[in-house]
Amino acid sequence: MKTRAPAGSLIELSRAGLFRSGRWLVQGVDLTVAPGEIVTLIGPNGSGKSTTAKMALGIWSPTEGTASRRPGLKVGYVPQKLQVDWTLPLKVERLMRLTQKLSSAELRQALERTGAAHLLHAEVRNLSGGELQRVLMARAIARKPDLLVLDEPVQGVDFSGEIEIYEMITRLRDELGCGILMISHDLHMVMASTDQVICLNGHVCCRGTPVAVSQSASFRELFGRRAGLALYRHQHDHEHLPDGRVRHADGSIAESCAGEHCADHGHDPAHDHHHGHDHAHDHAHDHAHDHAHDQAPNHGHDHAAATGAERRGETTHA
Ligand SMILES: Nc1ncnc2c1ncn2[C@@H]1O[C@H](COP(=O)(O)OP(=O)(O)OP(=O)(O)O)[C@@H](O)[C@H]1O
Repeated sequence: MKTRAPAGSLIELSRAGLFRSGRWLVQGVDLTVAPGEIVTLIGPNGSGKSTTAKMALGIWSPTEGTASRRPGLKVGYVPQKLQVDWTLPLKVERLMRLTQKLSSAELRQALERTGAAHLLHAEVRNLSGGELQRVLMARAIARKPDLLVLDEPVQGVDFSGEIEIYEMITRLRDELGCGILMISHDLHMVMASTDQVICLNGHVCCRGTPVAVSQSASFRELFGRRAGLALYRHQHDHEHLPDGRVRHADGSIAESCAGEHCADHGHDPAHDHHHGHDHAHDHAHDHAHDHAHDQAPNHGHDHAAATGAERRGETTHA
């Protein structure tokens, strides 16, 4: 397995797959994260997002394909869950320093960057979902990582808090110049500034580049704070069965994803997708449906947001 990422990128997976307990957890994943780039992994439960991130970070070695990282890569990680027993006294200041040495200036600056400076002396067990995310984010960025890995960054955060956290992620990327690998189990909205969205379903189902709508003055004027978000919606044309086989929309069963239904191919606008699930659940519709339609009034296929990538023909499906 090679360990050195190609020039310019922080991490790279090439046709990476992991075989565990008698089956492939994920296969054929190509992924790179460059400095200043935000890559988001989406997909249903068990689709291989965490497995992919673990291969990218070197926690697990791919069974097939390769994983590589830039030598000396500094990674900041925000875990999916942090459970603090309510009987355990733990102040934010101490949590920040649990696994890293920080000067007072580093500590303060990190909390300021995530809007959590006022929580320095707060008890972790008393924090709200949004406050905890900000503190965990501050902890991850305190040593100025080259790569920030965020696992479900808006879990336990309400809708307006979600928008603030997505905006904060973009800002941190801009200020620190780090690459960001973000994981979401059911991401119905993706920041317009996300450079690449990779949808997993045991393999790379499709990938796209949502346009940086926030750069468009007229769009911002029209949609205000919502301009920072784009709806990324599509459906899968097949389902992975617990025994590793694949059931297609027409009911046919295949041994693996290698067939024509699943083959990794470039996006063809004329390609007819008959998909079976939809990342845009009710929440997305409640809050972003109008936006998606206004944003892409004449958009005819499954991705609701009219992304620059799509206009450039960069979105690919598999
Ligand atoms: N160490 C392991 N050994 C065997 N199977 C595993 C192991 N870790 C994960 N799996 C299985 O691999 C599949 C992919 O898991 P993974 O955690 O990557 O999915 P995910 O997309 O991150 O899911 P979620 O959205 O639920 O967090 C799941 O079916 C899971 O049960």
